[in-house]
Amino acid sequence: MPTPLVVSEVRKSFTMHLRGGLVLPVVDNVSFSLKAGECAVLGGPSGVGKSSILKMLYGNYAIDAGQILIEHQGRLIDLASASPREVIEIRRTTLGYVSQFLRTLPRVAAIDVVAEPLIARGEAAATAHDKAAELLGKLNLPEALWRLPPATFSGGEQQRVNIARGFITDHKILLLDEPTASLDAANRAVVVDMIAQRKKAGTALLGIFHDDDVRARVADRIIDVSAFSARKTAA
Ligand SMILES: Nc1ncnc2c1ncn2[C@@H]1O[C@H](COP(=O)(O)OP(=O)(O)OP(=O)(O)O)[C@@H](O)[C@H]1O
Repeated sequence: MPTPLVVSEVRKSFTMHLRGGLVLPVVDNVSFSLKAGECAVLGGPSGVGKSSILKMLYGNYAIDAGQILIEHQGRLIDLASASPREVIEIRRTTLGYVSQFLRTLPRVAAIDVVAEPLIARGEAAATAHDKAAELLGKLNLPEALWRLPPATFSGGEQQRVNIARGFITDHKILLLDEPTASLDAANRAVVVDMIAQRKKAGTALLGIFHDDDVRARVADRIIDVSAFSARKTAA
């Protein structure tokens, strides 16, 4: 079974420059790997570092030590030491991320927000728009909204645009930060189904799900982030 993501002995602390350089250790010795076709879920209490780990794995947060090895086009690349250009390329083709909140751009229609990652991979605009429409339909976003910019959409509508954008490409690794938090039961079930389909297609998924029911339905295993808590050793 291919292992597209290996996290090895990662350490992260935050330095509060406006607080006299106060250092807040968060996680230490984070080590796990992710296999193709599985969905692992980060578990542990609030504030333990789950979102921080996802942000490190996407390259949004720098790390203090360790390696984040990503299989990218047949090569293993350490995201922690990759150049910004390599990080952009890895995100374009290998590593996807559904953040908790959609970042909207003024005047960009929902359907274009969704289609954009596929067009960036070289897909024809018409094909990308067809796929975007299919996903927005599946996620029950009213068609009247597709041509509008999502800035004024409800929380759940924005979240569905974000999910469609994250799922439109066939990235081999997909990070999910509470993708169902603002959704009703019917749309949560759609997302659970979309995750199951991606598992079958061989995607490696890593997510945070606070909803017990969703977590039980998608998780092949739970990675307990408390085991990596830097505070228990720093205290
Ligand atoms: N940018 C930041 N600067 C400083 N501290 C941060 C930053 N991001 C997170 N933290 C701190 O790191 C710790 C872990 O936060 P994180 O959001 O990763 O936890 P979590 O497990 O995802 O929590 P929750 O389940 O409540 O979302 C918290 O104590 C938080 O205050």
